[in-house]
Amino acid sequence: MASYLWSQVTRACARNSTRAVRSAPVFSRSFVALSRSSVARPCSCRQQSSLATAKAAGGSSSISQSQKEEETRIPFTTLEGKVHPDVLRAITKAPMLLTHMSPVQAEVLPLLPGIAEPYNKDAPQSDSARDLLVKAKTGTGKTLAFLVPAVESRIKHIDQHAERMMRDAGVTDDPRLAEQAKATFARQTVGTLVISPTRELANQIVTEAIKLTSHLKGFEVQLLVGGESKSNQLRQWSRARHDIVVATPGRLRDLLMSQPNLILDEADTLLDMGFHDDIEAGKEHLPHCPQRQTFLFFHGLPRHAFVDVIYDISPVHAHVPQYHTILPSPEHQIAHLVRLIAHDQLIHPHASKIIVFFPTTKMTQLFASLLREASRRVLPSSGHTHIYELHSKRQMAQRTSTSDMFRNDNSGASILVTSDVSARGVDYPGVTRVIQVGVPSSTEQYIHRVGRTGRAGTSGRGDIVLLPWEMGFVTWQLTEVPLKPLTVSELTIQLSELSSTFDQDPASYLQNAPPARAATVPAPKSRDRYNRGPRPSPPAHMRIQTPITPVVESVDQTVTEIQSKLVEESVSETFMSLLGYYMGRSGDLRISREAIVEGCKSWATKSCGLPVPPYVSAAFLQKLGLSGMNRRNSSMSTRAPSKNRWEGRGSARRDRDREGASSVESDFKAWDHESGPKLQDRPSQYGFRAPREGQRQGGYGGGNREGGYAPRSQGSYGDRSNGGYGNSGGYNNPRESGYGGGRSEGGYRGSSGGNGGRW
Ligand SMILES: Nc1ncnc2c1ncn2[C@@H]1O[C@H](COP(=O)(O)OP(=O)(O)OP(=O)(O)O)[C@@H](O)[C@H]1O
Repeated sequence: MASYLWSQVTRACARNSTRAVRSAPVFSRSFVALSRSSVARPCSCRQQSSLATAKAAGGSSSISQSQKEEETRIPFTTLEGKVHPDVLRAITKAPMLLTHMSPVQAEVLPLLPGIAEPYNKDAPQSDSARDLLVKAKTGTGKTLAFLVPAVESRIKHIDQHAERMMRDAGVTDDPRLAEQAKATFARQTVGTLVISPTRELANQIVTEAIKLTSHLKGFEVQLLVGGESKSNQLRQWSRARHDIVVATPGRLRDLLMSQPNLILDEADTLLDMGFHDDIEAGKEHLPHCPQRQTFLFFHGLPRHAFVDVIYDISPVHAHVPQYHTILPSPEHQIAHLVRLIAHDQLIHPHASKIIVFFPTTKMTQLFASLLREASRRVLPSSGHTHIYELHSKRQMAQRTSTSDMFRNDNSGASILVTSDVSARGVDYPGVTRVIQVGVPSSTEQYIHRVGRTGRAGTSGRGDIVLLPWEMGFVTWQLTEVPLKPLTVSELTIQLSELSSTFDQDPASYLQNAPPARAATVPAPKSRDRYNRGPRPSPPAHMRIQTPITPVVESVDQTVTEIQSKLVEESVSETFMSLLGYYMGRSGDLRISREAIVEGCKSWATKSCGLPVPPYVSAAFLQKLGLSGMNRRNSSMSTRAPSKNRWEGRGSARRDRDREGASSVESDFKAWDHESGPKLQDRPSQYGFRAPREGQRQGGYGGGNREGGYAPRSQGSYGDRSNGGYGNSGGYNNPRESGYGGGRSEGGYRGSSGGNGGRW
């Protein structure tokens, strides 16, 4: 059975692709080493960039140049005779309706049918390379580029097996025997295994694969991801065909353990993204090369470029303008984020679709609630803004439906508030802006996140918003990325200019704005009680508040009011999650761990309005390797708080702590970065005070109605019980200096958008 396992097609969005590629023994084998000139390439990325520039310039000569380039794109119809007619039908007619190949597809697909031929040890070409290493930017159609060869190969293997069976039986034409042989082979063997880093991406690949194979009788695509019932998946596995299997590494490992007759091998050569153990576990089950073909599709910065459709040095799309803001103080964080969203809603009044990324799940939860509250009051599209929340604390079904709903949301004002579960590979068409708040886990992750906008040649924009002490990420990690600075005051001015232009003549403003996106497939009905969209939304002229100027001018005041409704414990939990997340990043940011603690404290007080910074036990500091900090820094004193300060407050967590859990343990429970320990699922109004009894809960996504919060009692934070936090005191008077100044002077004058070239 092992010998039938055709291929392992892996989307290796490796955390450190360069290292993965260099160290991978798989590269000692002969890959299909395509130089750029070895494949017909009528449309290159260089051409694409110039097309983008031409469109931006808008000149007539540029247009004729664009038309010329358009004519050189390869139509899918050139694949006639090279791919199965049913596959081509799915691509060019329903359900995909595609006409021309993207650059990466134009490099890979002309390799058919050769690249999909079954391995034949007796044939002279058996020594030639059969594997692919493909480098292409985000959103350029890699999924189809690897799925088409995968499907073609499966078809050929099944046919070849049937022919062999008939030959062995001594018959030349026996349709019944052929069909039987095909069915048995298809059930007993795996065609292609696609390993995906996230469930969201796995789901998306499955959707694409189902579309591609929709006309192929009996062809099946299987999804194996965590979060779904393992026993159901295994039952399904044993019943169904395995033409294409899309899996996340953890669930794949489970399957391999329970399927001893499935033979896999050398999977470790493909991935180096934190799943090493899972891949190792399946190592002995993969067949050896050359029976197994390996396609490695990636996007990052590796230097091995065999099929390379990235012709410029920049790792990101040139047509996606990117801005960074180093906030002068954490106080500006929420307001600046709100302004960026408002800015996008005014630039794209018919089509605003924003993704906001946060470093930890807790912060995602907190800001989702915060933005729900803010959206009703200070965003141009006010309560008509659809806000979706996606992170690892949500159940898989919820995540899937949220993801589907956002993908299909054409309301013209939607925001996905998410952690990194949405960063890689997930395709949300029409995203007008990606905003990153805080430091991503790596440069590559930054690029993946930005890659959610400007996809398929459309326009887009990226913004990253950093606190003063986080600026090292821009200085030291994003050196290759063409970032422009954007100051808080510049954005404020731009927003006020946009709103006054709008107020002067809303009708002509809306008429001149970019049009709404074409409707996509209607979203499935959702049972997600926190994400009830997409709901019908009024058109922009009814949705956008008029006059808008006083609304956007009240951002600071509204944010202050919203801050006062935040629950201290939620802010503290988020603070702890940030501490856990940032501690490992001090090297990248080139700041001390002490500065990170101080930075997180000042975030809690200034960005979230806590009267004093959250308490961190001495034991937790010790865990973070900061045992000497208390002695060195008076503001970190672990002096026990007076009994009164903590009296009269409590929660399940503190009660539990009182019952014996150590303070360190409880501290670590709050560390909830995607890879960290999991906390219980929370309702989406996380972070806000619950409405008083009898007060109606309203608003979209479980948000509370204005006025539905109990006012924060003065000084209540300091009064919390110190139940399980050890016997030492909290921090006071956080240090406010020493983080360096902002580096965001001048430079930015343009508006968002950017003109993307098409393929
Ligand atoms: N030839 C084509 N013409 C038009 N649209 C296409 C074509 N191929 C793919 N697309 C669309 O482009 C979008 C991006 O494709 P895909 O998700 O495969 O990109 P990707 O390169 O895998 O991105 P990422 O690196 O982020 O995973 C999808 O919406 C897809 O349907």
